[in-house]
Amino acid sequence: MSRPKTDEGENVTTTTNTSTIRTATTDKLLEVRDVGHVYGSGEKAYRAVDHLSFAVAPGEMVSIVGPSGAGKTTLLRLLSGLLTPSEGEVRLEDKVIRGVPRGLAMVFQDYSRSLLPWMSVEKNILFPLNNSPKTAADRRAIVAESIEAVGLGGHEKKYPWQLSGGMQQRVAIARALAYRPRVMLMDEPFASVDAQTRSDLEDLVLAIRAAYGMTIVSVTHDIDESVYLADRVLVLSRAPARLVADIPVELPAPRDQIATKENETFIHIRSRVARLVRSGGDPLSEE
Ligand SMILES: Nc1ncnc2c1ncn2[C@@H]1O[C@H](COP(=O)(O)OP(=O)(O)OP(=O)(O)O)[C@@H](O)[C@H]1O
Repeated sequence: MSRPKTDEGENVTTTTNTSTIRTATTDKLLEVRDVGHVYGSGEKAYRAVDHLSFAVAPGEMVSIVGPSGAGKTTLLRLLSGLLTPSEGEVRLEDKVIRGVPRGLAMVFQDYSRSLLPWMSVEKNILFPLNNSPKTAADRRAIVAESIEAVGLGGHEKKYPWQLSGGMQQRVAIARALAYRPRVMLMDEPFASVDAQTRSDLEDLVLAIRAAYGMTIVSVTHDIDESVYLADRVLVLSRAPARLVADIPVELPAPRDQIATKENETFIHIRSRVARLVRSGGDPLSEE
């Protein structure tokens, strides 16, 4: 759901009554301000992230790519509040994140460890909701809706070990969705499933995003996926991670696994991202 921009560089949102609301391009739901991170101290100090700044607007889908070991997971941990940056700050809705804030949900690569094996599909989704929404009936309704949204209707009473890997990752996505997060963070979410399931899950994320207007930040090693899913691809350098490119992806919606990947713009962006990642983020690779 990238917003069209005016010549003046403003984002434009059109409301249902045809009036137009103009918001500045500084429409920041999540903001990374000059963030650096160093693991350890003294001689063992290791700088994983360096002077990183970017923002994510409401409803945007942003992919983050970079060479292996660049610091992508570190960045996601900083965004989620699991790690406190050594320098700079991360803001969600203009509030500095200290610890894991309400309003963020994470989907991890390893679904087998993120689901509770002794709980059914519906209980896995219900459990983290605690008392929000307030009534049990509302919580049950939101769980049922989320299960339908990920295409798992009829599997509510099953246990994770009775489901395929792709279905388990659908449960993890439903759990994040039920929470109605302000931002969904995904760390290599489809790296552990086969190619066909991966494509299906990518399309599921696009469908959910279209239906719920979700803001999503996804870290991936898969360059095709980074471009296919996103409104913007952020490319990180070799460690310590710096931002080397912020590439808008202007491709028609809805995206399609075959037609989108045949599109010349897609091919061009994918090649550009691949060159940057292979070179470790050397801008000269673009020449
Ligand atoms: N807890 C830690 N203590 C010390 N160093 C760490 C820690 N976690 C990560 N690192 C180091 O920080 C660097 C970045 O790691 P990170 O896992 O963020 O990279 P990544 O881009 O996600 O890697 P990959 O592409 O392999 O998934 C690596 O050199 C890693 O060894």
